[in-house]
Amino acid sequence: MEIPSNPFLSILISFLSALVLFKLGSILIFSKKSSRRNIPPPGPWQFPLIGNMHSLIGSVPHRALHQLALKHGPLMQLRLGEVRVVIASSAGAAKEVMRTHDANFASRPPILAAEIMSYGCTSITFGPYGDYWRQLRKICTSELLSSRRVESFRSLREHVYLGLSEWVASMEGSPVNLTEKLYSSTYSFTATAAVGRLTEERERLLPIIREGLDLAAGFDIAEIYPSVKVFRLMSGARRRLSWLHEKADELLERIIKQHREAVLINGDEREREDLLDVLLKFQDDGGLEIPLTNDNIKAVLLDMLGAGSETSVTTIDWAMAELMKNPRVLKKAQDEARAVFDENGGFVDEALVPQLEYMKAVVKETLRLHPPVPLLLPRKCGETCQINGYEIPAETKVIVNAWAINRDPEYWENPDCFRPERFLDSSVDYKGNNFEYIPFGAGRRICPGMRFGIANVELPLAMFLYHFDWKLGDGIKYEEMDMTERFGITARRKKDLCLVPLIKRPLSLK
Ligand code: HEM
Repeated sequence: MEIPSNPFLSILISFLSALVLFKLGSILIFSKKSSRRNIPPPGPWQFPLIGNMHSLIGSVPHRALHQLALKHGPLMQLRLGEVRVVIASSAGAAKEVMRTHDANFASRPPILAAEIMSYGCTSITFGPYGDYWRQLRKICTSELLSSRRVESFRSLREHVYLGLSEWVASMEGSPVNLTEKLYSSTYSFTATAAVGRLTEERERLLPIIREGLDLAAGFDIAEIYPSVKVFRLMSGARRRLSWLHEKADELLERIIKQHREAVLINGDEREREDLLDVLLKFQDDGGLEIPLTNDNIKAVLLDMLGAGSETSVTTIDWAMAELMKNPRVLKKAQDEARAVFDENGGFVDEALVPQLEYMKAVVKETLRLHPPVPLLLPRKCGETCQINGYEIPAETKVIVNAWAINRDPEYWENPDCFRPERFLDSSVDYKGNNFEYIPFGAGRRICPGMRFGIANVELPLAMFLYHFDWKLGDGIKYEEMDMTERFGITARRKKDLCLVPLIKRPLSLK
């Protein structure tokens, strides 16, 4: 190109070029800045209408999401129907959600089952983050599920699980369906702790709660396409949940009435306070900022009954299955239990359970490989925020894949191996400070029933280890055991655990 000889023209061209370059540069910088600010987390290609629904077919969700995260990264975005979902699958991403931005992710997204079963999301589990939830959570941690309260149920726990062990002993040499029996014993313990003695009402609640939990795990079409109002009317799950809620409400109302009448007849002197007694006292004392209604109390009771049994049974079931699959570990745990309780006259005393260090490591390892709530409970993004440089818009549903995190090879050697020894000399625990191990979640919404649940797992496990040797029924070899998981909010084993007990230490009463 010929350079113009006119100096004015040269200056003009230079000025215009500089202006164009400046403009281009600022457009580039601006667009880079703004795109970084608005960039969503990566994720798989989305089909029109269904989004990524198809990716979840054929496997349990925590495994399917783990496979996707291996391709798309630890913070990944999907669309399920119309709903945007962000999945955190690494300790780092989980820490961002449950510590750095904890308050912003402290609410739960709308869930049909919770809306209907939990009295319009007024339970501890599904209540929106705010003053009402904070009040309930405080009652829960300082009263309902405190260490003192857990300890107050010790003799009840011993009584219930001794009864279970007696039943197992009576079946010596024959295959027993341990899962089913554990379910009824654990429910019986939790229900007695929550609402007192066995009544017809209490027993009729169990199948209702189980079905409610099953329905809560499913994908309801109205939840996936919230803008299509007609789906709400068509939803079969909504009709079924409303029916279940009506039944549960009627039974709980009768249980509350029975409690009020019992206090009138017997005065306030009760042998052991159950959780309903505590809640009724809070209601009567009137010292609360937000008064508790009967519906609030019923929502909390459903929390305790629903969360209390299913999670503990799932843990014991997996622990026993892993022990059967790993005879070396089983023998070591049995030797430890027998050394401790032989010294105690053959009585499995809960006060001695802290001495079972190896068994405690077995429980931790079980919760690592098989967290009963593998995707924790979903969170909702309050205000638009940035995580790892990606934008998470307000209202996004956020899921933390605890199952994937607990098996991350970056933190765990041979992550798929059942090796309780890894916890023996380790300070890693499940209290929400080690984000590579979060079976109880973390942050403001961490499980408040941790102590209650662990006591409920350790005592029956100690009894099973101390009193019995176990064989697999029907000539099954331990290498052939089916360890498939079932679809649901809790990742229970698909098949019930059937084992043959052999008495090694007869049951003795204190
Ligand atoms: C092995 C036993 C248990 C496990 C593994 C477990 C696990 C969990 C998990 C993962 C969460 C969600 C935490 C989050 O969103 O970050 C949770 C919440 C909860 N759990 Fe547990 N849980 C167990 C036992 C119990 C028991 C025995 C109770 C009560 C009797 C209970 C009551 C609750 C409640 C009320 C919440 C909701 C907390 C909130 O949203 O503020 N859990 N649990």
